[in-house]
Amino acid sequence: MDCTLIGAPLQIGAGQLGCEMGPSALRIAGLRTALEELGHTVKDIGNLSPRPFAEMPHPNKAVHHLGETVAWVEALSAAAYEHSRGGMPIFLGGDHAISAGTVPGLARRAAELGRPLFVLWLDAHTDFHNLETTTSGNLHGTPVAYYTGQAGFGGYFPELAHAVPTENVCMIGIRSVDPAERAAIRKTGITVHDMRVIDEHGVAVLVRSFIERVRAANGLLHVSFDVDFLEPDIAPAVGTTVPGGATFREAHLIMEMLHDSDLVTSLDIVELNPFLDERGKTAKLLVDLVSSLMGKRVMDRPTLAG
Ligand SMILES: NC(=[NH2+])NCCC[C@H](N)C(=O)O
Ligand SMILES: [Mn+2]
Ligand SMILES: [Mn+2]
Repeated sequence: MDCTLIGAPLQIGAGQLGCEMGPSALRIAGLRTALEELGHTVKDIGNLSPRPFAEMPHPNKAVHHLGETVAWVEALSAAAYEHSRGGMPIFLGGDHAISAGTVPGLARRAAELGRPLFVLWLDAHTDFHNLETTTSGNLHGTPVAYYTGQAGFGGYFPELAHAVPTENVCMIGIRSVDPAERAAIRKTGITVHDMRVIDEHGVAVLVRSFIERVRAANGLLHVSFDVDFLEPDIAPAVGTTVPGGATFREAHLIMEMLHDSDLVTSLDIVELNPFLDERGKTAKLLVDLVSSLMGKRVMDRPTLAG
């Protein structure tokens, strides 16, 4: 497969600085070599940068760095469209606000191909605030509401040409939801698998049923991987840790199942804050997880059930 690495060193969407170093850490941890060893062709286009921007005041005084975020959203949306002609774009974040750009760009590509776009959101958080409901003002808490076409972005974020239908979004790993997000998400078709659902059913059945839905619809599948999806002990390099995350094995299993599905067409790796890492441990784990998604496995094939 042809993979394109696209650095998106956006950090002001998060409450703590440091995600700007995320693309570098993923490169230094050996992402390119890992993919090449699996037989993929890798092109690294380097890091994107936004157009010049002016700050944009918003009536919600908590909102910060809106002008800068909007400039990034535009750049990312254009890049996602451009690099999704074939092959696999891998967006190296950057905080999760990058997905307010990547997903709309991919949705535009999907619309052109006449296929629906599905999103698997692996995260502790739903990131379903809009500019009016966010209390932290950290815009990494808003991308899902934006790319699914919810109200509360008009006049600030770019007009959305191709919203992702909420029915096409599946979230796994959720364990921190603000009251306004909970109320808003309830009115949508988004599938929210919180940790309770994982504990009761296991991740395999949840991932399998979503994969089958994507397959039945002949969809394109975008995976958005927030580092805080993982248990903080194994992935400390993130500013928004929440205890009780996905284990090492759960995360690898999801990646392996996604690989076997052959449906994944694009990927975001977000929220890696190398300033908070322990000797590159989180960055290395992320490289291993991307490897599993891209075909690395222990045995040639699973030995029990396929
Ligand atoms: N992408 C993330 N890590 N998002 C965390 C968001 C946390 C919280 N809901 C907020 O809006 O501030
Ligand atoms: Mn997130
Ligand atoms: Mn998160």
